[in-house]
Amino acid sequence: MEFEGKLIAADPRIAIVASKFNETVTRKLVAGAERTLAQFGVNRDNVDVYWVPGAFEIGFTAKRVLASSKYDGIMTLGAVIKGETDHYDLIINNVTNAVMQLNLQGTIPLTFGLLTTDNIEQALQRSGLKVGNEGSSTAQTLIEMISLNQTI
Ligand SMILES: Nc1c(NC[C@H](O)[C@H](O)[C@H](O)CO)[nH]c(=O)[nH]c1=O
Ligand SMILES: CC(=O)[C@@H](O)COP(=O)(O)O
Repeated sequence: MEFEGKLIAADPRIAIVASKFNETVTRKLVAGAERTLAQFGVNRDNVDVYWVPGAFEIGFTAKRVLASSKYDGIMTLGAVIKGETDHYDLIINNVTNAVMQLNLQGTIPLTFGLLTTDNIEQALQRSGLKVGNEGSSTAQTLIEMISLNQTI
């Protein structure tokens, strides 16, 4: 399999940690990610999806998945949409931090595919309508990072 001229590891094992909150959106992100992984030739049997209740639960689950040593890369997917309180900022800041901490601590890459939008319409546009599919682009980034990781 090739990515920008470079071979990527045969049969990479990939975990997707996705949140069910705003599921109409996140199901599309997961579908987009799975489609892109398949287009790059990733074996469907080597892709596991871990569904968590909300974005806040992504950190714990990604930590456990990383510790399992079963994967070459981890993708995080979710949709956090602004409400009436400061809940949005607390969730986003902490999840972003958690994913980055795991990137710094481990030896496999994690990518960040959380939509952070003002409303559901913006989220839908970014999960397969006019503004692309964040799940697909995050999958492509993860493949690139797994490839890079093999060369280090
Ligand atoms: N408001 C959103 C949430 N909130 C839920 C939290 O992520 C968490 O599940 C709860 O606080 C229990 O620990 N989650 C999202 O993914 N998106 C949101 O817009
Ligand atoms: C768990 C909360 O604080 C929740 O009620 C947040 O509300 P909003 O999404 O409107 O900020």
